[in-house]
Amino acid sequence: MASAAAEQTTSGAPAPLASMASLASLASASERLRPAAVEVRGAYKNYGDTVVLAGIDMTVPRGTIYGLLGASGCGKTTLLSCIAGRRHLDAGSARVFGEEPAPGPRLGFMPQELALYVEFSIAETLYYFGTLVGMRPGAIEERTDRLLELLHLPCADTRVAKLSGGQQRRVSFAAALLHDPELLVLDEPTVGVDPVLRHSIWDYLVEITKTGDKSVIITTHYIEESKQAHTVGLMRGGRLLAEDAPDRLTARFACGSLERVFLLLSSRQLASAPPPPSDEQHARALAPPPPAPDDCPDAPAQSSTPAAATAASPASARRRTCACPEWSSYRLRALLWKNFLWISRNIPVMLFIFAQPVLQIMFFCLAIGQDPTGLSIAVVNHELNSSYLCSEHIHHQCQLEYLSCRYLHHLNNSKSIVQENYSNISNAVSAVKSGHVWGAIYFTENYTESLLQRINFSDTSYFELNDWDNSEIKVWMDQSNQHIAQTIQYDLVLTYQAFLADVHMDCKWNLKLAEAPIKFETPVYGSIRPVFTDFACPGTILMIIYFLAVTLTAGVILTEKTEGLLDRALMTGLLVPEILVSHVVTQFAVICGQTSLVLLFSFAVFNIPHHGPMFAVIVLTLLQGLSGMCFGLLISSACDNIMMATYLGMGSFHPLVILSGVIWPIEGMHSILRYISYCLPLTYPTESLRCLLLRGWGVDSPTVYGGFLVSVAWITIYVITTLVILRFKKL
Ligand SMILES: Nc1ncnc2c1ncn2[C@@H]1O[C@H](COP(=O)(O)OP(=O)(O)OP(=O)(O)O)[C@@H](O)[C@H]1O
Repeated sequence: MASAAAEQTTSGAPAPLASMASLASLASASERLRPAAVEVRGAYKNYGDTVVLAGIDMTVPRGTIYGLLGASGCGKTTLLSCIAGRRHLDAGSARVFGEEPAPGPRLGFMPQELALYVEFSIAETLYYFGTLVGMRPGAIEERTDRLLELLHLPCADTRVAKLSGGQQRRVSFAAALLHDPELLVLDEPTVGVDPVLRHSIWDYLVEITKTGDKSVIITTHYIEESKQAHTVGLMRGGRLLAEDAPDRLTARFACGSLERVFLLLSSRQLASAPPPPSDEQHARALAPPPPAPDDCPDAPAQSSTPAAATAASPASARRRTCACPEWSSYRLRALLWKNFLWISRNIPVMLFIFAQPVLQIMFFCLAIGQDPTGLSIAVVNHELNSSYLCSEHIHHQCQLEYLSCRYLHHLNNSKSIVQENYSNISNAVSAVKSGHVWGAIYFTENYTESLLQRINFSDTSYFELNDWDNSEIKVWMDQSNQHIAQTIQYDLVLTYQAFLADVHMDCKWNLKLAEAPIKFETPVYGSIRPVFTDFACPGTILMIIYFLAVTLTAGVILTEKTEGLLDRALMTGLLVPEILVSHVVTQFAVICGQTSLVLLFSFAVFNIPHHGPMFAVIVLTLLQGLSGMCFGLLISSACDNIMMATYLGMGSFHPLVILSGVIWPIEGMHSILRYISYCLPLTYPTESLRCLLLRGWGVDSPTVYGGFLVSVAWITIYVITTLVILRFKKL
C-alpha cells in the first residue's frame, strides 16, 4: 500500500520528491530522444526447458551508460551475449545501431571470466586483442600506455600470471577498451576492484559517453555504483522489472536507494508470482529465431583492412552493411602469433609436445620386443653321481660320455636361460609350482647310452621302449606366460640342434642326420629370427603421432573455449574458419617437429629397419598426425568441456590400439572384428608403413598407397563431421 502510494507521487504529489522526479524525467526524456544504440524487443531465450529471457524490452540510448542490475543467474550474461551477437534469441528482436547484432570491432566486450592468456605479458595481451581488431602496432602501444595509467596497472612487461586478481580484471577491462569501440559491453568489470579504482573506472565511462558517440552496457552486483549510469535496468528471473534513470527510479518508488527499489520490485514480483508464459508467449519462445533482414546474419561487421578498421572512428558512426564474412590475413597472423607464443611460454605444453614423443618411442624400443633374460630353470641330471659336477664331464671331440653335460654346456650359451641344479624331480617340479623357476628339465641316468642307441640304430626293432624314453630330455614347463614359455622352448630346441650337430661333427658322422630335413633359406623379408619390435614399431610410430595430435588439438581448443578466450576472440569479429586454420597451421608445425624426432630416434638411435623410400614414410606419418589433429578438432567442436573430451579421446584410444593390428596381426582376429578393424583410421596406414619399412615396398604397391588413401579419407570424414557439428553448435 505504502509503496503504491509512493509511486503515485511521481504523478502528482507534493514536494522535493516530485521536483527531483521531474528533473530526472527531463534528463531521461532527452536521452530517450537520442537514437538507440541497442534496442531489444520481446526477447526470449531458452536453454532446453529453462526460459532464461522471458520477454525482455530494453533500450540503450546512444551515448549513455546502461547499468543492467540483477541477481545471479537472472540472465544478464545471456542477454549481453545476444546483444553482442554470440548467441541468438529464440524469439523477439535485438538491434545494435539499428542492425542485427554481430561481433566486430565496433564492439568492446569484457566477459565475466578472466579470458586472458596468463602466460602473456600485459603488452602482449593488448597487442593480441588490438591486432585482432585491426589496430596498428603504434596505435596499440599508444593506447596501452594510456590504459596502464588509467587503470593503475604495473609495467607493460609484467606477465598476467604475476598480477593480482583485481589487476588481472583490469587488464581484461583494458582489452575491451583498447580499440575505443562504439559500444562497450562490460560483464561485471568492477568485481575484485578496490573502491577508489572502481570510482575512477566509472568516471572514465562517464567521460567517454559525454561526447555522445560511445555507449556502454554494464552489469554489476554493486547496485549503488550504478547511480552514475544514465539508465538502469533491474532484472529478475529473465524479466526486466523496471528501466529508467536511477534518480527517477528512486523517486518513482520513493526509496532511498536503488538497492531498496530492487528489493521492493523483487518482493512485488515474488508476491504476484510471475505468471506462467501465455500460450502465445510460450510458442514465441520456442519458435525458431526470426529471419534476419538479409542473408548473412552471422556476418561480423568490420572493416576488411587494418587501416580501415583503425580508421573506423565512432564519430563517423556510419551504418554498417551486413557483409558476408571475409577472411583477413592480419587476424590470421595475430592468431598464429598468439598460438606460437602460447606454446613457447608454456613449459608443460612444450614438454608434452617434444619430450613425450621421444620418451614414448624410447620406452617402446627399450621395453618391448627384447628377449626375456634371467629365466631360471631347474636341472635334474641323474647321469651324474650327486658328488660330481657337470663341469668336470664336458668332453669334446668324439668322446661319447656324459652327453647330458655337453648339452647343458651348450645351453649356457642361451642369453635367456639360467640353470639351477636340483637333486630330484619332485623338488624341481615343486620349484616350478612355487614360481621359483619357469621349468624343470630331467636327464635319466642312462641318457647318453640311450641317446647313442637312438642316433645309431636306424632299425628301431632293436630299441626297447624304455630306451626311447631314456634318450629324451623331459621338460615340465610353467606355460602361464606365453612369451617366456616360448623363449625357453625355443632355446631348448635350438640348443639340442646345436649340441647334436657338434657331436656329429666331432665324430665325423654325417651332419645331415643331425638336422631336420627342412631348410630355411635367407628370408625374403625380415631377419632369420624376427623381432617383435620390428613388427610393432610402425603402428606404434603412427599411434604416437596420431594421439599426441588428438590430445594437443582438443586440449588447446577446449582450454580456450572453457576459459572464455575463444568467446572473447570471436567477439572481435574473428571467424571460426580463421581459428580452425590457425590451429591447423600451428599443429602442423608441431606435428612436423614430432615426426622428425620420432623417426630420428626410431631409425638412427634404435636401428628399426627401414628399407622403403623415406619420403613416403615421412608423408604417411605426417598424414596420420593430420588425421589425429582433425579428430581433435572434431572432439573440441562436439564437446563442451575437457572431461567429455577426455572420455572421448581415452575411449577411442584402447579400441584403436587393440583393433588396428598394431600389437597383434589382424589375421589372428575374430572374423567380424577383422571387418571392423579394416574400417579404422590406423589399420591400413599401419600395414602400409610396415610394408614400407620392413619389406621396402614403394608407393606403387596397393598395400602402401592404400594406407595413404585411407588416411586422406579419414581426414576428410573428420573435417566434414566437424563442419556439420559447427553448423548446429557454436564453437
Ligand atoms: N550454456 C548454457 N546452457 C544451459 N544453461 C545455461 C547456459 N548458460 C547459462 N545458463 C543458465 O541460464 C541462467 C542465466 O545465466 P546467466 O549467466 O545469463 O546469468 P547471470 O545473470 O549473468 O548470472 P551471474 O550474475 O551469476 O553471472 C542460469 O540459470 C544458468 O544456469
